[in-house]
Amino acid sequence: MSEQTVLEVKNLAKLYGEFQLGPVSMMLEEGYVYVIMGRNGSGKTTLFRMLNAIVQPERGMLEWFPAAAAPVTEAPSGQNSRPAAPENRTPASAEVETLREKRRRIAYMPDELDIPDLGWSLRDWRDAVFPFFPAWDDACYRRLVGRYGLDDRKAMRKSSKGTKKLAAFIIALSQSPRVLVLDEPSAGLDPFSWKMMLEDLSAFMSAGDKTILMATHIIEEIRRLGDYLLFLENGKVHGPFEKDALSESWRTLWVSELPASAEALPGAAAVEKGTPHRLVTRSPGATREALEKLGIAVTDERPLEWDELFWHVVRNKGKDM
Ligand SMILES: Nc1ncnc2c1ncn2[C@@H]1O[C@H](COP(=O)(O)OP(=O)(O)OP(=O)(O)O)[C@@H](O)[C@H]1O
Repeated sequence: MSEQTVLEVKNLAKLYGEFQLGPVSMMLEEGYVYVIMGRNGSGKTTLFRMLNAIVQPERGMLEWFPAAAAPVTEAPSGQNSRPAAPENRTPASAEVETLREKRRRIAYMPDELDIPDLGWSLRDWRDAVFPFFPAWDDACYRRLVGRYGLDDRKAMRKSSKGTKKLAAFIIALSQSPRVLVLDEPSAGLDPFSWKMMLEDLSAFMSAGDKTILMATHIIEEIRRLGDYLLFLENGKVHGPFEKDALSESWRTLWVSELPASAEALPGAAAVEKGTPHRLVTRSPGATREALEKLGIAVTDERPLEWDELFWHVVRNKGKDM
């Protein structure tokens, strides 16, 4: 664990009937964007809910900002808890206060927004939320409402999915968090809003002391934002893998002929016959060298697309990465 460790997770597990998430262990460092990829139902939302104290894990521990001053022995308390009255403070309540203080540095944008059916507008939502966040940035709130063209006085109940997502994004960024936890943040957005959201996320990261943990299925978001990738499959987490290193270590090679036992070539992960033949390798140097010895020329070479990489890493269960 370093000074810049933002989140430490050890053996975190949750059981829902037949489905088991975990045990998950991982460490996230400040200043990076961590992208979680996983198929539908692989457990991304469940993991995020545990990280945000909405769902209780069966076992394991998690700790946000573990290097911060006070000792922490339990999962963080809820985001909306009211600060304790000063006269009620005991050593235990001081610890709870530390947990609350840590929670205020994390903004969670869930996949499904559970907006109370109170006829609230975005402005009502803001009014309810900002007193809990001492670092609330109202200039940021107003700027984003204008930038995304929202009417923050309109009742949100009948708003589109995309509009609700934008509203949640504005609330999350206006908290001036150190960490953004985003569950499929751009689902339902139009291409213009999507482009602006990517710009805003890049701007958020530009100071160098912020961190994003996000789940997405969108390859372009992984390509543009991701520093590290985590792959979630059947409740198991593989990674984090440094994105560029991972991309470098896997390659597609095209060859005009295949040796008899192409699957046995060093690094070979998949072989597709065609014109030309296609070889997927997790060790491009070793595969090229072996082909060269056999007198087989590589006619083209390219990185794998992230979705194909995901498939291979999961099949390899994260080994040899
Ligand atoms: N409250 C719950 N009660 C029972 N089972 C649940 C509950 N929440 C999630 N599950 C189950 O846990 C598994 C993982 O669901 P989860 O929503 O975490 O997946 P996901 O990766 O976020 O999926 P998607 O990409 O479709 O959003 C699923 O089998 C789901 O049915």
